[in-house]
Amino acid sequence: MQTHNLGYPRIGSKRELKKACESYWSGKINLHELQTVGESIRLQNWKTQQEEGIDLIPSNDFSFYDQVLDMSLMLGAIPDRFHEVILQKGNNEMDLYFAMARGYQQNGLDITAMEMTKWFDTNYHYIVPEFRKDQQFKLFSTKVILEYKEAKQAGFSTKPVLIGPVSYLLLGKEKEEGFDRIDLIKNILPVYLELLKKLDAAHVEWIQFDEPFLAMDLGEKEKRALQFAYAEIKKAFPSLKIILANYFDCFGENLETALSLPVHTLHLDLVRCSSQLDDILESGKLGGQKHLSLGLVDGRNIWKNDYQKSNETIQKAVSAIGKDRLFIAPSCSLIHSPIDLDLETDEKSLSSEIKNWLSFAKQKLREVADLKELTNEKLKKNQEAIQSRNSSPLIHKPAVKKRVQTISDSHDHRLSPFSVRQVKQKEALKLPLFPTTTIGSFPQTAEVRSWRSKFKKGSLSQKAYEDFLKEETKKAISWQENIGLDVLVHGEFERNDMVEYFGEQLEGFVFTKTGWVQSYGSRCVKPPIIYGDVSRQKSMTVDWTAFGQSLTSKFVKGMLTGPVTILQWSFVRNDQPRSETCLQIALAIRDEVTDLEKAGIRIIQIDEPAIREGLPLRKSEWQQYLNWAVRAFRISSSGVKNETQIHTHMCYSEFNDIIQHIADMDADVITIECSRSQMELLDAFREFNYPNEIGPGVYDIHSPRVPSKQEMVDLLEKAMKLIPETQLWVNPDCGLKTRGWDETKKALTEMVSAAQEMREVITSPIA
Ligand SMILES: CN1c2c(nc(N)[nH]c2=O)NC[C@@H]1CNc1ccc(C(=O)N[C@@H](CCC(=O)N[C@@H](CCC(=O)N[C@@H](CCC(=O)O)C(=O)O)C(=O)O)C(=O)O)cc1
Ligand SMILES: N[C@@H](CCS)C(=O)O
Ligand SMILES: [Zn+2]
Repeated sequence: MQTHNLGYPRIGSKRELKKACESYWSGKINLHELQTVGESIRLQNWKTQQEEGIDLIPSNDFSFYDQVLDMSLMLGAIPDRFHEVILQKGNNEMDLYFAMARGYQQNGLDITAMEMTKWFDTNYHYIVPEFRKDQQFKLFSTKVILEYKEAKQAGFSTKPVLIGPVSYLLLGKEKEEGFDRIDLIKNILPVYLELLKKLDAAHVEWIQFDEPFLAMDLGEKEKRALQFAYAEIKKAFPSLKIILANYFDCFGENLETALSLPVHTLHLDLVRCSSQLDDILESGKLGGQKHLSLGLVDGRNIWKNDYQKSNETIQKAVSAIGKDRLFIAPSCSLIHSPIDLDLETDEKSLSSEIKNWLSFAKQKLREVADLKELTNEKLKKNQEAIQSRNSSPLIHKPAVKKRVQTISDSHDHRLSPFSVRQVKQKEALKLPLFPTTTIGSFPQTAEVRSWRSKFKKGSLSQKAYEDFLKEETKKAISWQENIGLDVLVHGEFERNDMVEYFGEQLEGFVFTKTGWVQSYGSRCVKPPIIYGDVSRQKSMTVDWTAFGQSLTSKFVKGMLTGPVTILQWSFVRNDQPRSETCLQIALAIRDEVTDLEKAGIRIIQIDEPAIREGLPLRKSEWQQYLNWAVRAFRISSSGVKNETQIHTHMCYSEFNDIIQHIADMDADVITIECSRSQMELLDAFREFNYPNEIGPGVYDIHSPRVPSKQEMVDLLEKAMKLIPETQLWVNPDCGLKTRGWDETKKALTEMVSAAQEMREVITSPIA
């Protein structure tokens, strides 16, 4: 039996990569300095994995921005618009790479970034490959080979990790009509083979191909593509040992295909699909050679592994196929886990009682190693921790459970249907056509973060911190008034993160100080841990929202994070159904919504950007999830009068296939990310005849690029062809916390002018 790991967090335990990338982008460090940070993180990661007992350590799991973007660069899938970046004097491959991720607006060039979307059901975002009908691929970057050699030189014989050809194609998007991207398998495979030849020449023995689409519904064409690709690879490299990794769900209907592939090892996510081992053994189709990698340690959550249960699975596998054909592993790459629990030393933020229930990436490696050679002593200690959690009085609050049981039908719908509410809201709010607004947050500048940091460390008084936040809020309100935005926001300066902030104020949550997880590029989040029943002790946002409203006669939107998003972006207890925890959160948010209304707030936004991400990967399971998720949103939003306008916001997901359910949420207004896909999403809203109001994002906030008024007018004109103008709002794609003030001011000023021009177009006699 051997241990292996599918991937290790690459941000560094102190977010060194984030700091280095951001310094490189702002010109504070040069390429060599950036590369040095990358090298030292890689070396540290390989060392840690070896020290913690991993036999087969991955390489090429490191990335400066995103592993899918790495593949696009490697395979030469570089959209034409970026070719000029590389031609510019002084630019290098990294400049091209970052331009693809972030857009490029300098030296006379103005190029939009590639699209970004969620990685399966996680809060990690990848850069979407773009394909054309005549798409050619060629080996462009040799990062995987360089990193393999770098590891070798440092004394580690690694297993390079690549996204498999079928999943890579499926992760991408056709940028023109008339072809199916899976048909590009014939064009792409030669480049994979060329790469493998180079790896072979470097004496690579093992390779991991990630094919997570095996956890999704696949058609016959995709299954054939898998068979074709792996047969060709086997033919060309008969002795290469391939680990084919599927994760996040069962193989399901794809099991037969997976078992038929000529690979050395199949990796199973036994956390998400505990029946998978039985399915395989019972199928009788594993054959006498194929190895299995048992993904037993949860890469998606932070609870300690239950050694007793895992060992039962291991023993079952050992008796069926023998220990020489087995790997023990985490369920998926550990990039979704915080790095090191040992760094959590503050008893006040994370008590030792709860800490003893947890395991982060580094500890998960040790769990994998422990499971390989489980001693009685390790088992006993582990079972004590599991018992301590199961029987802890910290977890259960009878009053919270009782309240959930008393939720009635009247809690999950508004007083009147939207058609009635819309009339009342139009009368009450008197907003112009194309009302302009933003999504909530304004720049979280280094200054804002450092004041908060000083306050949290105790070197700044609460009063001084709050006075500072008040000043920031005042400036933001007066600036929004000056440029003529219609519905204002207070700016969310007091919030560290849209989920952590709420979690910090709710019972049933704990927090880490160092538990960062990459969300996209250099951006990280610190997901709260929901360990027990959730309840709200007092209002969470009323003071700041009311303060904002007191500064202006325009409407200030209340800004809340919705129950599904709080659930989805936290590490959730696994001792009760997620739906139950979600209902507890929904009630807490409902109380906050009604408190905001009582405080005179007329427009309240409940963000649900993670509603799509929570969908099970297989369509057959969608309905059940959507039933409780949509209901939770409705419970949180339905306690208000008809005149109170409820907004929701969603971003960075494919929403086309859940429009009906988005409509069922019955928010009066939805603001939604649209600009990177040039309003493509609105086709679905049009086809479905979406009844409520919509603010399709008119510019991409994830890129520092400032959009022109004209391009936003163009997008709005496109939107107007699809959605009646009486239903349209004008706003950016998402919150502005990641942007600087300079670009924010320019972009929003242009956006307000774009809305004004649209109003003129509508009211002009020619129109
Ligand atoms: C909208 N999105 C979000 C997602 N998930 C969330 N949980 N939250 C989201 O907002 N998923 C989808 C998208 C992803 N988008 C983003 C966008 C932006 C960020 C981001 O900016 N992250 C910040 C960290 C935010 C935070 O928690 N800040 C804290 C701590 C700040 C800090 O680093 N402090 C330093 C000290 C600072 C000093 O002294 O100067 C420290 O602790 O060392 C805060 O503001 O208090 C990031 O930096 O990456 C994430 C996802
Ligand atoms: N209100 C949040 C939503 C982000 S998805 C923000 O503006 O940052
Ligand atoms: Zn958003």
